[in-house]
Amino acid sequence: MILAVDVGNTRIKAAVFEDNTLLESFVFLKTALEKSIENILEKYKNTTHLVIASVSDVEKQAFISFKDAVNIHFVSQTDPFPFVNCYETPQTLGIDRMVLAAGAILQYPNQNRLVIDAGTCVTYDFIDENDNYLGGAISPGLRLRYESLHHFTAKLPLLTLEKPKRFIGKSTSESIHSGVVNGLVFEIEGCIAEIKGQYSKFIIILTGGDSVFLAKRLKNTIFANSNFLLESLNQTFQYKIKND
Ligand SMILES: Nc1ncnc2c1ncn2[C@@H]1O[C@H](COP(=O)(O)OP(=O)(O)O)[C@@H](O)[C@H]1O
Ligand SMILES: CC(C)(COP(=O)(O)O)[C@@H](O)C(=O)NCCC(=O)O
Ligand SMILES: [K+]
Repeated sequence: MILAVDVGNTRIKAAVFEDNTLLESFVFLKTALEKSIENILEKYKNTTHLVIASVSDVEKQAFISFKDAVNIHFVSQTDPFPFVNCYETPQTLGIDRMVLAAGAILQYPNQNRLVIDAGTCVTYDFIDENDNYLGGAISPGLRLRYESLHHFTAKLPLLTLEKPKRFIGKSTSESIHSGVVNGLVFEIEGCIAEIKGQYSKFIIILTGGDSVFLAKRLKNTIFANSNFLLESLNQTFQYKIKND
């Protein structure tokens, strides 16, 4: 069994896999990292490997207490990945985006793919049918948009995510919900339209903490899967074992 751990900038997501089957998934905060992993390993005693991808400031050291119980692998740029990396600064590419690209290739072979991860940030990653990782885009995620409107102004309240009542906001809060939610929906649809101008066919995978909320509001056919990064992490590790 493998315990895959995705350390994002907001939350930590983890899942236990038996081969390609996800047995259970978990979400927790950085402050609960050690205790949560300990509980999972206690419940799934047959776990042999802990596979971690981190884009946060959580370092290898945070997992050191588990080193006698399981093999620990921190996914890094030096691992084998199933794509040609065409990013001009490959050394600065987020490890989460590399794992997503690998997962897109391994789960959806021989086709163009757009992966959208709506987390703290929204990341867009495009991998063509010849398995070239071409790059993409980074923009603020939903919660970050609400927080920055509040943080950088004197008068705007901090709101939490809500579906807009109507497009033309009739109050400060309606205007904020409309701007934040519709703004991101238009951005995603605009990005998809832009890529459609360049590639006639591609699949779209939507993941991240806001994927379910956003999928309901998008016109395009999209594979929304909140566990896509964890599944990809498991597959990237299997790929490493086969190709190292
Ligand atoms: N309990 C929660 N705490 C924080 N964010 C949440 C929660 N539930 C849903 N979200 C949404 O999830 C998004 C963060 O997604 P997530 O995939 O966890 O980010 P990351 O991978 O960057 O840590 C936020 O924009 C927020 O709207
Ligand atoms: C863009 C990100 C902050 C997204 O992180 P997340 O929203 O998943 O927490 C992360 O992929 C990252 O730190 N990337 C490095 C820059 C790059 O990918 O070019
Ligand atoms: K993201």
